[in-house]
Amino acid sequence: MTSLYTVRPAPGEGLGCFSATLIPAGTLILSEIPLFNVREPRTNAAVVSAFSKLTGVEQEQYLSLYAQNSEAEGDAKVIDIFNSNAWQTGSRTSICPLAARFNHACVPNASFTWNSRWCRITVHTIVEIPTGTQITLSYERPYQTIKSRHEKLSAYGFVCSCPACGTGAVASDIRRARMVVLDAKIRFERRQLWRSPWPSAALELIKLLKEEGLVGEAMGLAHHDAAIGWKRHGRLDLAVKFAIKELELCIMCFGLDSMAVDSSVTFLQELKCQLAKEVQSRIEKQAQEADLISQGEH
Ligand SMILES: C[S@@+](CC[C@H](N)C(=O)[O-])C[C@H]1O[C@@H](n2cnc3c(N)ncnc32)[C@H](O)[C@@H]1O
Repeated sequence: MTSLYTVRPAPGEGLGCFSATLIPAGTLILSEIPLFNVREPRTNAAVVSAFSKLTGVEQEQYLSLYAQNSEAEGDAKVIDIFNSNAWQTGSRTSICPLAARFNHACVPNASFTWNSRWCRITVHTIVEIPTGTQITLSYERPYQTIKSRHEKLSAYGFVCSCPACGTGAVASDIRRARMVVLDAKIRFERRQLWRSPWPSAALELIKLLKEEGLVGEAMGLAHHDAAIGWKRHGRLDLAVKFAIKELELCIMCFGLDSMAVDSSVTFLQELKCQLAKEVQSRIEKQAQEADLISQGEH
């Protein structure tokens, strides 16, 4: 699996992961069991204690990971490495030495997830990646402005210079600020019980995500929200269409054998079932009306 990419220096970013071949979208490029994890909210003492229980070889592997302060030693170094490399894995935060080599981009070309069924992290590509391209993950939620993202990323000790932060920053920031508003609007509308108008916020969000090149998990969620919106609007046919796209995106980001895909399949099946019932009742109603008309004619 690791032959799909190699780890080598990435200018100005330390080490990074680069594709060794053309990798199609939706390819599983890494599946890794964490070296260790700590429960959240974590303490430095818990990190140091978990580290002390590793074998000598594991400790060496851990200590070879990137540290922001290259002069740090002892417990300070252990904590620095943890803060620079750990990933959220369900209710815990884990160190996965292979996954720890992926650098950040605000428009990533791969997706990281915790597969609770396998008890492993997985990384899937979310676009086709040409040979020799750096494979990146997003360390941050997408619905944030540059200012907010940079504040969060400063904890890792770098300033992001990806296209969304550099050359395309102005247009990107306008889109992301609008995404924040739309996301809040969608969450608010979800709590309303009355029949809603068409899901304009979710549809606009999908359009902006496309323009921004964010084709991973966020795009899947936006399609889920659009499907819910169409259902509440009484258009089950369109709800099914958006739920099918949500499922495709889930498979691409999380892999077939994942809880997220199971939930997405169940959601789609429920919608299809409701649509079938609705169509059936329309057919029956039409047949009754036709009966009445023909009775009137005789
Ligand atoms: C999880 S490690 C990633 C692998 C790391 N580059 C290495 O050499 O092992 C996180 C660190 O990588 C660097 N990094 C990640 N993404 C970056 C980016 N977009 N620009 C500059 N540095 C980045 C930062 O130093 C960050 O603290």
